[in-house]
Amino acid sequence: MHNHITIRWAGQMRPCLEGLRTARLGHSGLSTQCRYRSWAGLKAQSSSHPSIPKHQFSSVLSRQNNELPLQSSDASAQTQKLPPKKQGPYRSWALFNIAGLSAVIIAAVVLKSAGSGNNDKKIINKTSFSPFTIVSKEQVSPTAFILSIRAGNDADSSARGSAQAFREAWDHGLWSVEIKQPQLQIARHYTPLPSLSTLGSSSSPADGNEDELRFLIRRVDGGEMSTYLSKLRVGDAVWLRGPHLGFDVERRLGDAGRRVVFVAGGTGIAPALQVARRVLDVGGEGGEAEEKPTVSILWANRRADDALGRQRQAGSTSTGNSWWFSWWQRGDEATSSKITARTVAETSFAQQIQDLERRHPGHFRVSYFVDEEGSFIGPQDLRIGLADGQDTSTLRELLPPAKTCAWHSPAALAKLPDDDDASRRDTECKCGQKSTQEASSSKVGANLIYVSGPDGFIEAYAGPKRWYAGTEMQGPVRGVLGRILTNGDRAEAEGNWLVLKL
Ligand SMILES: Cc1cc2nc3c(=O)[nH]c(=O)nc-3n(C[C@H](O)[C@H](O)[C@H](O)COP(=O)(O)OP(=O)(O)OC[C@H]3O[C@@H](n4cnc5c(N)ncnc54)[C@H](O)[C@@H]3O)c2cc1C
Repeated sequence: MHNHITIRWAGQMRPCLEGLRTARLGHSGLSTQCRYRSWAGLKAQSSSHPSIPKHQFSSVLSRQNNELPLQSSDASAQTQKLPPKKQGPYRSWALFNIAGLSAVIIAAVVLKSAGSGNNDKKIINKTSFSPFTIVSKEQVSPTAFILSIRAGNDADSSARGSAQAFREAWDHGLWSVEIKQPQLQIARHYTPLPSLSTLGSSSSPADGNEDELRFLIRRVDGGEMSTYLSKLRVGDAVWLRGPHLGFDVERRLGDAGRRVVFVAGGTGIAPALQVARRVLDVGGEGGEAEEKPTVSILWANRRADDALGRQRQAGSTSTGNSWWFSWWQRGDEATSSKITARTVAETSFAQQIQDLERRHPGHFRVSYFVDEEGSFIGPQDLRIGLADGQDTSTLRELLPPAKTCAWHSPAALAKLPDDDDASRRDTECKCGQKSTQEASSSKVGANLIYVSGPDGFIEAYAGPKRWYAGTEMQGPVRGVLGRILTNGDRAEAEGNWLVLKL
């Protein structure tokens, strides 16, 4: 989950927004060097391509004004050079009016197009950054906070436009946006958390403020962007670009996929909640409860304070407030009274996890692993996670996919250049084409394992992504999961698991 834009500055060059626009950061360690153009360069370009050559323009004028046919009775009429004709007051007045009118029309057209351009830019889009405002900031651990931002007020057309873009992204399921640091001109991806509007209700999310986004962000030591974001206050502006759509969870599960396992490190939990929302709240609507897929999250954090939503052991005397909370609260009174914080157990993020567990019993589970407590996600934990306490023989029910199926074949997935499944919407699933008998009698699909976290975390569990001809591919599955899934004796190896690296 690492990305990087490098902007190089030279002489009096302006920050290169164009480079930022064209750079698709992707979910990778891609480092994009900005292409820039100086204002001087632009000037030189325009003056070297005048629309009407100057010499032609002046000769046309001189012909009109100075060379007139002779107005005489002389039969041998000929042209001769005359002194410039004096213009009467009426003609000057008419010319003056025409010029004035033209100026007004041109100004109106320019203003109108500038106005609509500005409005368009305010609506979130993939090419330019649009302004949003921070509406709340909640510290949830010593290093992590939840930032909520909004596009504008409801009457604002830009807010409605952004809300529409977000609705489509939520409908897709897995997505992110880029946020930029305006001074350094760098941008990083962040994953919106599902809305809190469903807390305590069993209905599917009909998001309250649809132009509002929430992010779980961790301040990384020495991290340019996360440190910048951690210093922002309620009311400050942030600049967003996107949405960038990711893997299509519904399509990859198909009719037959029944399990989603998330191996998440730190803030890598955010996409897990997006997928849980898509699969359980939206996809599960109206279906039989037992037909709903299970979403099992194995969540690793370095510190206990970051294991949000973990239930305290029975008999624990802890109030849920750790040392950092009282320390942070004291500091906060002095700095910003607008940041809201509750106990560790009461953070909105913890409540969101507990709410999912309550609403989807047996279908949503988070298992916590904390480095400082000596618990790490090991091969055995992964096997249990893949089985999710159920009979592993059900995994064998899935049809093996066609080797070339872009949606369900691990071999095809390894060669995919990015995770934007929306861009391959028209690609057909080839699994059903293997044999008409199989196709008519069986459902097709895959069980999904997402691995989401910093680059090192992804490499350890699923192997690195691969670069080929300047493009980053998913690459084959290696690491701990590679070893488990290639062990042909085990049911999980036959369960048609697709490993998706985020
Ligand atoms: C699709 C996508 C979605 C993302 N969603 C989120 C999100 O919802 N919340 C969130 O907080 N981050 C998210 N990230 C990560 C985010 O984009 C940044 O990489 C992160 O905030 C660090 O950026 P930075 O500029 O502060 O650090 P940098 O200046 O880029 O890095 C500073 C140092 O920290 C290391 N580092 C970078 N990221 C991490 C990390 N996560 N853990 C440990 N060390 C790290 C780097 O290797 C480097 O040594 C996402 C990334 C991707 C690709």
